[in-house]
Amino acid sequence: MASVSLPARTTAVLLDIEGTTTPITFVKDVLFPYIREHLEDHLSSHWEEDECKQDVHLLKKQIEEDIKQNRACPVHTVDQTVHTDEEKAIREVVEDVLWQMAADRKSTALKQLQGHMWRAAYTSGRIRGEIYPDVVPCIKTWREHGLKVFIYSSGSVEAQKLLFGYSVEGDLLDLFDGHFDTTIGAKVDAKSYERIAERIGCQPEDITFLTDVTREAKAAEDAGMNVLLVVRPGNMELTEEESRHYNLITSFCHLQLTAHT
Ligand SMILES: CSCCC(=O)C(=O)COP(=O)(O)O
Ligand SMILES: [Mg+2]
Repeated sequence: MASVSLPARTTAVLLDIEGTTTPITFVKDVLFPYIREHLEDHLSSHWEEDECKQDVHLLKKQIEEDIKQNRACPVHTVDQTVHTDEEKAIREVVEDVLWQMAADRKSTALKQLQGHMWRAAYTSGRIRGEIYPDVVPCIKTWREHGLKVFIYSSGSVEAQKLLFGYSVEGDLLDLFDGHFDTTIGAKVDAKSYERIAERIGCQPEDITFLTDVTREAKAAEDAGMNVLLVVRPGNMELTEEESRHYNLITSFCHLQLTAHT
């Protein structure tokens, strides 16, 4: 795959995580199973704490919104092993979260709870954030050339900071100038990219966005950003039209900084 030149106008690089900096398998085979395995215990042991109450409140608001918008919702089953109101409430939250995860929903409510649950896994050393080997050296080079580097992921800002703060390559948080999650808007909505540019303090045209998902690429492009599609093992196959339309890279090293001396 040929190298791609970074436009002279680019002053900031915006990076997706899953499928871009990090293998999809890390998210699907390590992070998500951790949530499924520990969800009920987490809710039972933190149920009375403010953070958990806020997470549950957000999830309930999300269900109300889904019902209002006629979106599909989980059907709660009658569980004979459940005795108290608290147990019943916890069971309903568990069913909702598992249902959202099975549908790979990117709701802020789900992502906030996941971020809070992963905290214990990362800080105890049970999980370490996986990063493709080209990511760190390339970001260091970009920064030496004066570029700013930001993250935009559906994972909550807290989850992003855990992944890079407790990564297989150590604490990488100094590599980034800022983090964005779905609290700024969905990744498939062009308005989110306009808001990010505003927050960074530049025009969308000054930003190059790297992602593996074409719907995100289109939204960023509609907002005016320069976009590169990242092709990594296990990422979603691109159609011929998508492969023709977008600049593709299989490694961050394929990004040439010829105009950034
Ligand atoms: C930030 S770690 C968790 C990854 C995650 O939950 C997710 O949905 C990944 O989304 P991305 O926007 O990084 O593809
Ligand atoms: Mg992605």
